[in-house]
Amino acid sequence: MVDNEKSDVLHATQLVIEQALERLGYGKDMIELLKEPLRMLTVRIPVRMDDGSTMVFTGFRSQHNDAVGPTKGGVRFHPAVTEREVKALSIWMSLKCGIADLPYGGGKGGVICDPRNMSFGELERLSRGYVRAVSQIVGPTKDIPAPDVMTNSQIMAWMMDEYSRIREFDSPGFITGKPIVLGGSKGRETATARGVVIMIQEALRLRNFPIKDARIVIQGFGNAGSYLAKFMHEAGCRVIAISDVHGALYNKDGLDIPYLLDRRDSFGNVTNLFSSSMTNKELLELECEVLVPAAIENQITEHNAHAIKASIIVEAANGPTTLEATRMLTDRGILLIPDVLASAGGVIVSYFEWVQNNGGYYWTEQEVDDKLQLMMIRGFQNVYEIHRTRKVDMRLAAYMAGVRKVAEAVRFRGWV
Ligand SMILES: NC(=O)C1=CN([C@@H]2O[C@H](COP(=O)(O)OP(=O)(O)OC[C@H]3O[C@@H](n4cnc5c(N)ncnc54)[C@H](O)[C@@H]3O)[C@@H](O)[C@H]2O)C=CC1
Ligand SMILES: O=C(O)CCC(=O)C(=O)O
Repeated sequence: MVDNEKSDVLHATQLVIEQALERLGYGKDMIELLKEPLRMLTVRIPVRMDDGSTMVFTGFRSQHNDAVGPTKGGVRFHPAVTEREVKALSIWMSLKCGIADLPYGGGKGGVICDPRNMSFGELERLSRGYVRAVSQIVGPTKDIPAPDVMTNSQIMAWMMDEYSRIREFDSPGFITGKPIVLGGSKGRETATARGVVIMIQEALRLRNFPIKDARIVIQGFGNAGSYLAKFMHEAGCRVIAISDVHGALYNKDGLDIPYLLDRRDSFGNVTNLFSSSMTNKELLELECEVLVPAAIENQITEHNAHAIKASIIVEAANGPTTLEATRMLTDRGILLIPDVLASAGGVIVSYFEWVQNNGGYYWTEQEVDDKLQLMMIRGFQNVYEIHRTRKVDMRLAAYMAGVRKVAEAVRFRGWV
């Protein structure tokens, strides 16, 4: 296998989907159906830029499988988005929804762009253009978008507004992660990080390690990473290192997280304000109890897995660890809580938002957090039990837990 094939997230996902379905007793027909999305729409989005020129952006919406229910998943704005990545991300959404037992299949979207170099007006026109381009295949009962890398509640608001214009009625349940005044759910902004905190607590409990003594290292200081740093700091842990795309900050006694949160920008950049104390590569190799990759894919690979010193890795990011690295870490006894379980908090509270939009009745933040806690712990116990009884690594266990519901729904519908 060549190196870029190893880091091809779709290829890696397909390998584990195949293993999971085989272990569950399904045959080639089911594997053939579930290893690719049912639908993949590629769109071209012309956007009038502030200087009067027009730029044409490429976007995607992938719908992995809708046997269980409407598809669900975020939209990513990033220069490195690819069709294969979006396909893999949509498969991972099916697995997350399966593990959390949500009535959804997986979907995901992406646009190749760099919001850091775009004005507010250009971003609004791109967000609206994306919705116009995919409007035929999305909707509150078809496919429900949400935020992901470099998209946020403002972008969700523009997208909802555009969709409401196209469909000529107010459609709050078309998208989640909205501002609260537009029907957003309390607790959605912090949900991914809250879910990760619950996974860290469960993992430390398994390892009999007191949470207050834990040293935490977090790669990425955006929505997932920064709230996680805040919550772990508030829980009394030492967050000894954080990073963003520019570099990493380290202090063995614990960083001043409230100060860093105050200085970060809306894209999760903060280290550029300081002389970075280390690189992202060095951060991953720090001695600590819990390492949380919360940025992008393929950060822990066969090239650095041997150097990881954390005893627990909790994947807040989608796809941060390659399959070979998963094997190496598992062999070394490192407890890995895989992305499709660890980062499910976001979609769980998105589901709560959709339920609240459909019912027109809104919950308190405490209600949201309590329900999230129950679902995350149930997911963890289910995956851990499969890992223990079937003697498979945590990633394969999570895939088995996640794909089972989709496969059963496909069977009942008679598709395979
Ligand atoms: N926002 C959400 O609700 C959810 C996010 N996730 C996943 O969590 C990860 C992070 O997402 P968000 O926090 O929403 O994104 P974000 O756009 O808010 O923040 C991303 C952070 O990662 C940093 N980063 C980017 N490239 C990097 C690199 N090469 N090295 C180190 N840091 C880098 C950025 O500087 C920023 O601090 C992604 O994998 C995303 O798919 C998963 C579930 C839900
Ligand atoms: O909130 C959602 O619906 C999806 C979140 C997401 O894109 C993810 O978990 O990767």
